[in-house]
Parts: sequence; structure tokens; C-alpha cells
Amino acid sequence: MDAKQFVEIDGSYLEGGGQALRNALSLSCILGKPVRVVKIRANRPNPGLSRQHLHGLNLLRDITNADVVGNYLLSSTVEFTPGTIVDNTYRVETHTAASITLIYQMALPVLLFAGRSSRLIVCGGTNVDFAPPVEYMQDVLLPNLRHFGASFDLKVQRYGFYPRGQGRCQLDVEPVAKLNPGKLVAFGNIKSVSGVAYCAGRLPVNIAIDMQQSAQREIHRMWPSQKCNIEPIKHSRQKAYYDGAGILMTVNTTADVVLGASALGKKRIDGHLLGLEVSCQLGGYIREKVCVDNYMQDQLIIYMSLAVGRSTMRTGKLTNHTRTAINVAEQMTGVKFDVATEPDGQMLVSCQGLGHLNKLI
Ligand SMILES: Nc1ncnc2c1ncn2[C@@H]1O[C@H](COP(=O)(O)OP(=O)(O)OP(=O)(O)O)[C@@H](O)[C@H]1O
Repeated sequence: MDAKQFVEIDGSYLEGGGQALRNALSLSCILGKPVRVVKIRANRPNPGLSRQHLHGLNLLRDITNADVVGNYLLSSTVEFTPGTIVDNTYRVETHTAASITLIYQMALPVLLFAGRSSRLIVCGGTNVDFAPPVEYMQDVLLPNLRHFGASFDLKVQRYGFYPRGQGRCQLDVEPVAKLNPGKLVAFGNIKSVSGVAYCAGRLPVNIAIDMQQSAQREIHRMWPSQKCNIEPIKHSRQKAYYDGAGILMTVNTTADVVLGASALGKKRIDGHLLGLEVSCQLGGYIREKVCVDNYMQDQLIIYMSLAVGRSTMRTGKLTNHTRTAINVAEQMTGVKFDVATEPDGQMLVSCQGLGHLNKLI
């Protein structure tokens, strides 16, 4: 800390993307600790704040009446001094396909520590590259957060894809008094393998059916007795103005493990290939019997660091996103994460959380 008592976070560390900024600012708001983030997104081809990050930053400024320096496009340094978390209805209009879920990723942990329930309406992209698809947030993040005693209600009013965006979602968050420690260590037995294959705009429903059939076929090939139920959906014009396609698959187990895998259609969409890609990714998780998938890993770190008690997750090889999230959480909260490799190559990530209590309820 310097004379102004800022915790300084190096945004170029390891992954060097937007996630270090998001986690640092969220923890700053929750803990009431001023933070300075330098070298923001230094490892990206377009370093500095992009629109998505700027919208998220300004949203957290509004939620906590923060003093902010450096909140402009392409800024590489931000100083953020939060005030108190204020429950309210907040709206963010990105005017682009900026990821709605990444803006939620920043605000959700903060609103969990508000005094009363809050609503956050965001317009932008619901299913865009390098971000959680909105279905993943509903079907994978939500059940994983329940292990920590947290939850939310997320409604998609309209889907939005790259490049036009124009999706619109509503997130309702009930605050918690504290976060419980998450124990995600036992795999249990598979209860269901399911998913949704969607397309929208001018794209024919056949694309969704191709994704469905190839994904189901592949699961059947790997585990002949395992049922796999994927719903093909063509979104109506009201539900999505423009073209887009993708698939999300999940596996649910008797130990309340929920793993997800997804893919998004690009220019020339081959539904068969997308279905195959996603079922293979999910099949890999099932074979490894991990309890947390590769994307959920980094998203749970912030909750583990704040919980009252010791959280543990059994997962695969750690991603750079996860190592970066651990680094930020350790600096912001002072907790220490332990990472151990199991004989079969799985990783056990654990930490004695800070035990942060919500003083506003
Ligand atoms: N397919 C996916 N499913 C679920 N989560 C995803 C998926 N792709 C990316 N994510 C999550 O989205 C976040 C992306 O963080 P990252 O810092 O790379 O993105 P960003 O803020 O857009 O920054 P940048 O533009 O700097 O890459 C991570 O939490 C990652 O786990």
C-alpha cells in the first residue's frame, strides 16, 4: 500500500486480461478497500479498458458511489475508492455486443453484500466469444453458487449476438449475511446429461437440430447407456433480432456437481461440428470426474476468498484465468490459496476464506 492506501494490482500478471480488473474492483467494493489497477489488459492486442470493462467499472462506481480516476476508453490505470454498497435498480446500455454476463460477473458478488435486494438490467451481448453464455450463467454458475449459499434470478428478455448485440437481461440479487464455504470435492453419480442447442434470426432450425443430434450421438457413443436430452430451439424474432447459434451442455450429478460446456457458431456454422466439439469437452470432464469445469474454476475464486470457513474444489489443470484470480484475491483479501495435485492429475484448490460478513443486513 502507498500513502493513499491503495492496494496495487498488476493487470498484466499471467492472463493479463479483463478478469483481474473485474475481480479487483468487485473485492474493492465488498471490502471497502481502495484499489489501483495498473497495466490493464496488457496482454491483449487492444490493451486498456474496452467498452465492456468501462461499463462494468462505471456500474460499480454507481453502486458504491466510488471516486474513480482513469475511467475512460483504453485507460491502462484505474484508481477506485469505493463508498457503501447501495441496493437499487441499475441499468447499463452498452450499445454494442459487450458481454452482459461479464458485467454481471463484476456486479453480482458486490450486490450479494448489499443491504437489500437489487435489480440489474443490462443490454448488450448474451452469447459472445470469450465470455460465459447467458445459459451457462443460469444453468452452471447458479447451481455452483448455491454451494456457497448464494443465488440469483436471471431472466433473458432478448438474446443478442456479435456484432449487433441488442440482448437484454434482468438480474435480481438477494443479499446474503455471509457466504458459506463451498465443498466441491465429491463427483457422485451422473443424474442427467442435457442441454440446449439454439439458433436465431435467419438461421434455420436445422442448425439447432444438427447440433442436438451430433452431441447426443457422441454421448451415446462414449456411454451407450447414458441418456442425453438436448433441446433444439429456434428463438422467435421477439426473443432475438439477429443471427446467432450455439449450444450449451451440462452434466448434473447426485453430489450436486454441475459442469458445463458450450460453443458458439461463427461465420460458417456447421451444427454437427459444434455439437461434437461440445460433447467431447463435456465427455472429458465426465471421464476426469472433476467437480468444477475449466471455466467455473476462475469464477468461484472470489467467492472462496470471502466465505466463512474452508472452501475446496476438485478440478482439472488450473487455467491462467484461475491463477490470476487467485493472485488478485490473495492480494485484496490477504487469504492464502493452497493448490495440490492429486495422483490422478486432478487439482484440489482450497482456501480458508476471509469470513467476510455483510454489515448492511
Ligand atoms: N465458454 C465459456 N463458458 C463459460 N465461461 C467463459 C467462457 N469463455 C470465457 N468464460 C469466462 O469469461 C471470463 C473471461 O475473462 P477475460 O479476462 O479473458 O475476458 P475479458 O474481460 O473479455 O477480457 P479480455 O478482453 O481482456 O480477454 C472468465 O471468467 C472465463 O472463465
